[in-house]
Amino acid sequence: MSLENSQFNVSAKSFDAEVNVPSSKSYANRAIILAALSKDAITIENLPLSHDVTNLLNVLREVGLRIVEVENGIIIENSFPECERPSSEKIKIYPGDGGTTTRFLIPFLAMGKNSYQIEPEGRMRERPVADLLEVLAELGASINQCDTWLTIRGPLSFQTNKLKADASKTTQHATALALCLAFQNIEVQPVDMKYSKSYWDMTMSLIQDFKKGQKKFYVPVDFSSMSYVLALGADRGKVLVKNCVDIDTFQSDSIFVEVLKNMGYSVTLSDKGLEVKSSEKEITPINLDCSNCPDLVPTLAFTCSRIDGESKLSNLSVLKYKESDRLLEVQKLLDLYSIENTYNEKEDVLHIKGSKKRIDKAKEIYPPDDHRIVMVSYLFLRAHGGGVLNSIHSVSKSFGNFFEVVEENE
Ligand SMILES: O=C(O)C1=C[C@@H](OP(=O)(O)O)[C@@H](O)[C@H](O)C1
Ligand SMILES: C=C(OP(=O)(O)O)C(=O)O
Repeated sequence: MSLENSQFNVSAKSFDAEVNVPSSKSYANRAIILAALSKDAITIENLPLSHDVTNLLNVLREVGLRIVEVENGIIIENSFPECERPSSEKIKIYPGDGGTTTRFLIPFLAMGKNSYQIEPEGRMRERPVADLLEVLAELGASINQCDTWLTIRGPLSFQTNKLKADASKTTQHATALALCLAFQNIEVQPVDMKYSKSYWDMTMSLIQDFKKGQKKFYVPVDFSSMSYVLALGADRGKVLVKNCVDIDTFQSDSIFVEVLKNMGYSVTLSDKGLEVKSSEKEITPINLDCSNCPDLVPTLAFTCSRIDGESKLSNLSVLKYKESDRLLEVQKLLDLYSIENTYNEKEDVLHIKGSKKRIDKAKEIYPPDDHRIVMVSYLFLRAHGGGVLNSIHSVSKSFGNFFEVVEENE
């Protein structure tokens, strides 16, 4: 199904499906960077249907990595910077709009000697990156802002085996440095890490696996992508996610499983998969600190909007640094469906007064180019009177077959 410039007609039907969801782009991109720096040939299986991942692989091929497709995965055979072909010209790099893709590539390319002109797309051009560039400049990288974003040229040199990275706006700077310097035995310390700590733990765990000599990696199922189908199952019937047989605690968004259970939905995890069903029981509102799971907030807001009572979601200020200002976009959706909501900026808490009532009037939604806002807009349309969804190409960032899965046309 081509998603380019197209719209999707969403109907307000129930959902009773057995599905598979994509694997984790966060895990995949970490494993790919480490594999591209490792002297050993590394196999990575079960890659997700995600543009953030295909963009990263395309850039790595461009800079000399030999990446062979094998059944259910890839082998990265050689390593960077040894594979770099000396060039007197600037080499243009197109990482797309991914935070991990772009931020991981910046220190990665600075490990080499060529000059790279990095040209990300969309909101990635505005998202925070200065703290990462500052560390790299101190390590000797030559960095220049240019019309098309920035150019970077290594190599890096190290006077110390410990580095600090500001993590107040994103953990991806610390992760990018830790991954790229893993084989130099440089310890990276995130400073002021208020959000997304589990992503940092995932980084540390993968680096340890590489250092222990592991040569084959299997990308686990993605709990962020899964949240949309679980929310749909809870609201509109039931769902069995066949490729989820355990909970990956390195993925902060896996907390959604516990949240749904605590709210009163029927949740069963077995070797057949993870099943979530609507419940006749009274469903309880939530009061959740979202600092560790920012990507889950749009789905949580939808789920809270669909039940009677007031929920509170706190520690959301980091949402403005994502592919759109997600707090603003979530509030727009709540307003569109007349769901009472207020954001207390001082306390950084969003109050949502949900209601089981359905609005049976079809609407048209024009979300920004942000996969999570597009997917959650789909949920709102389907829960109410259906309608038309725009910007649907954005789902390719993390969940390429989203529409096939939620429409049960897999
Ligand atoms: O490291 C990662 O894979 C990610 C970290 C989080 O970002 P921040 O660290 O910017 O909060 C998360 O929102 C993003 O989707 C993926
Ligand atoms: C914020 C996200 O990703 P990234 O930061 O890698 O662009 C996301 O997937 O929601």
